[in-house]
Amino acid sequence: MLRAKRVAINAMASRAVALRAASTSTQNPDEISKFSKLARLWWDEDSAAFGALHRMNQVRVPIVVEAAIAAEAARGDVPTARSGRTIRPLARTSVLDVGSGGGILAEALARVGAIVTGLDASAENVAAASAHSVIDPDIAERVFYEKLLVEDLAAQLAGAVEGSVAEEPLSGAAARAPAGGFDVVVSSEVIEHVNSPAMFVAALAACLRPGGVLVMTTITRTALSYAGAIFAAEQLAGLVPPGTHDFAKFLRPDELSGLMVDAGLVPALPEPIAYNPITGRWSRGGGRVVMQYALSGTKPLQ
Ligand SMILES: C[S@@+](CC[C@H](N)C(=O)[O-])C[C@H]1O[C@@H](n2cnc3c(N)ncnc32)[C@H](O)[C@@H]1O
Ligand SMILES: [Mg+2]
Repeated sequence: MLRAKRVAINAMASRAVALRAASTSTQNPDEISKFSKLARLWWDEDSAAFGALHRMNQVRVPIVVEAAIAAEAARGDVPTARSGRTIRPLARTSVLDVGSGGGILAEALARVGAIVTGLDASAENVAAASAHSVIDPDIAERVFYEKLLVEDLAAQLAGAVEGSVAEEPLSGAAARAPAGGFDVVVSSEVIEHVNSPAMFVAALAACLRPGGVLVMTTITRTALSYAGAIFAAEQLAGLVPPGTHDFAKFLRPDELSGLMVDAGLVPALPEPIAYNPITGRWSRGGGRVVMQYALSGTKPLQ
């Protein structure tokens, strides 16, 4: 069973492992310490640091649910028992949330039924997320967090790559990974904070099952996203703390699509998402990506 799991994930993981050899890790220590210092604010829905992320669940939960159901339907993998799927559309769906922070998205996905494994590079964030997850017994059993980099999870799942790792029992997130990989991998508002986005996307893809879907959200790199995400949000309105974002690290949708293709995924079209700081509402669509977007990519069945 363990061996079967490792072999199934092997091919994509070996690509992530190869990229890992070229660059040390996806972790940018300055970024991690920035988020660690804010860890006590994760569940303050009115905080400048995380208020907009809380409200972002308005659009990203439906985006993830729709992508997960579309991938499931494309696999011809429609569960026989649909009972409860109306209020729990992600029931029986395994989700890996990479860069899960305080668990704002992870908890919302667990609330609609998903079994969520959250990874974050910051121990403080993992502690904040774990502490909060036990408050609501409805979700407590369906969320689990670990301080772990996604490339390290991919390597653990691949285990047998080059025969270097013995058959020791898997633990933590690796033990929770279903044989063959997760149904859904999400990483929301994280890639703009990592080192080596190519390695990051390859490792995310390596943790997916064949026919599974990766859903990401991030900020594009345009004059308008500079004006909105950095000048207005950081300097003018104080919506997020100054220094939250580094414009040069933003990826345009075509660039992120390219990284997904390189990682062996089939990307969908980007979906624009937008935040209105006056109403506190997020919206989807609108044709053109101006500031932020969601992008999903499916792992081929073969
Ligand atoms: C803007 S927060 C987003 C948190 C969460 N995804 C959400 O939307 O509520 C970015 C998170 O990514 C984490 N992070 C940054 N770089 C990372 C990396 N290379 N690997 C894992 N987590 C990382 C940070 O510690 C932080 O918790
Ligand atoms: Mg960000």
